Amino acid sequence: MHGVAIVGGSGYTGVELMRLIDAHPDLRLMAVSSRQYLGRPVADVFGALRGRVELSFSAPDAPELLDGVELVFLAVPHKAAMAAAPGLLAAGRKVVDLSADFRLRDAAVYEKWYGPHTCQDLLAKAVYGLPEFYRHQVRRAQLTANPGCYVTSVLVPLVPLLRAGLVDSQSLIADSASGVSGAGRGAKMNLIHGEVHEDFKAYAVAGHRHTPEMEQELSLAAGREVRLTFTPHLLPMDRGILSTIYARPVAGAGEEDARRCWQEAFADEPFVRVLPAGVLPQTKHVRGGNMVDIAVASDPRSGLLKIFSALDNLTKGASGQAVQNANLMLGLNETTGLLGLATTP
Ligand SMILES: NC(=O)C1=CN([C@@H]2O[C@H](COP(=O)(O)OP(=O)(O)OC[C@H]3O[C@@H](n4cnc5c(N)ncnc54)[C@H](OP(=O)(O)O)[C@@H]3O)[C@@H](O)[C@H]2O)C=CC1
Ligand SMILES: CC(=O)N[C@@H](CCC(=O)OP(=O)(O)O)C(=O)O
Repeated sequence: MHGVAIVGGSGYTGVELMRLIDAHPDLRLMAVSSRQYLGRPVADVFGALRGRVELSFSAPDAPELLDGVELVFLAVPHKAAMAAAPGLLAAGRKVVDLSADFRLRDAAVYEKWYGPHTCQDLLAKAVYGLPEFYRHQVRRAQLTANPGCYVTSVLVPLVPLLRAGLVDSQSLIADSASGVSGAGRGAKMNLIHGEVHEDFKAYAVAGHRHTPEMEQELSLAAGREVRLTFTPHLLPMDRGILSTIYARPVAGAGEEDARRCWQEAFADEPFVRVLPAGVLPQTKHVRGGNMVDIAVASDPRSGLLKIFSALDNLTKGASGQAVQNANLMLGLNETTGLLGLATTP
């Protein structure tokens, strides 16, 4: 058994982590923090965990967050993560950070999108935690930066195509739609039921903070600077992301080449499903599970490839991926505790 702790256990990704750790045979949750529920039993706040999680919420800096703990999940907003990570690392604990604080390799890019970064020395030490592309580095990491939810849905299908030179790297367009849990559990007027119910809209059209993260990783895959047009949308659902990506194939390439490229790249990947021709991803097929489903179709009229991906923002988009990374960092089988979780057949 490996002891783990969660800083930020009262948010959506923190609760999802508790669900996943409860189902995990080799992880034991030693402590979980919340300032707003300090001292209250977890089960009194999150009834689904009654009889499963016997802990009460601790303060974020309480000693029990370290006692018997090998790895700490930071399920807190950016900035709060960079305040906590250095101390945990100095105390010899491994860290999986679900926030954006260690995802961008260039501090100047981080500061442009997020403001000041107070521990820039850690940016070079952090490993980008998308196991499908960085598995070997994650195994050796002390600090893993879990990718953004939208970002995972865009990188999984596009990285292999760019690495293989099958699509133009300068004309990529991604439209993604996310359930409202993507915005966190904190009360926000624009996210109350009456505002989002039976509504569907784009947002952050002038620039979303996930765009530089996507461009960073797509550029590494393409071997040149990639420019991507990304537009997020808010879906009136609680969880799930569907991304529709438009890519211009290089001369002579088509949908079959893209599918073959994925079949080779993902042949041994437990959490990527390449759907057969004519089958498209749906959020309900990945709900609660750690899968990302991808599909491609040619548009003969425009000559573009239409690429689709679906994942659960709280699972493969956040906490499931965090457990996948923790498994690697702790020397466990990567899939432990993460198969068979999807809630809709
Ligand atoms: N929701 C999603 O789909 C995804 C989220 N992420 C990222 O994961 C992280 C957590 O997201 P999410 O669970 O949605 O967020 P929530 O807003 O739902 O929860 C945030 C949590 O952090 C705690 N917290 C807030 N500020 C501090 C602080 N200064 N010190 C200690 N604890 C703090 C809160 O608890 P309390 O105030 O009680 O202490 C709460 O438990 C964020 O960085 C988010 O961007 C990444 C991918 C997807
Ligand atoms: C629907 C919604 O609001 N989604 C969030 C992104 C999800 C997220 O948490 O992104 P990070 O992992 O980078 O923090 C947003 O657009 O800001």
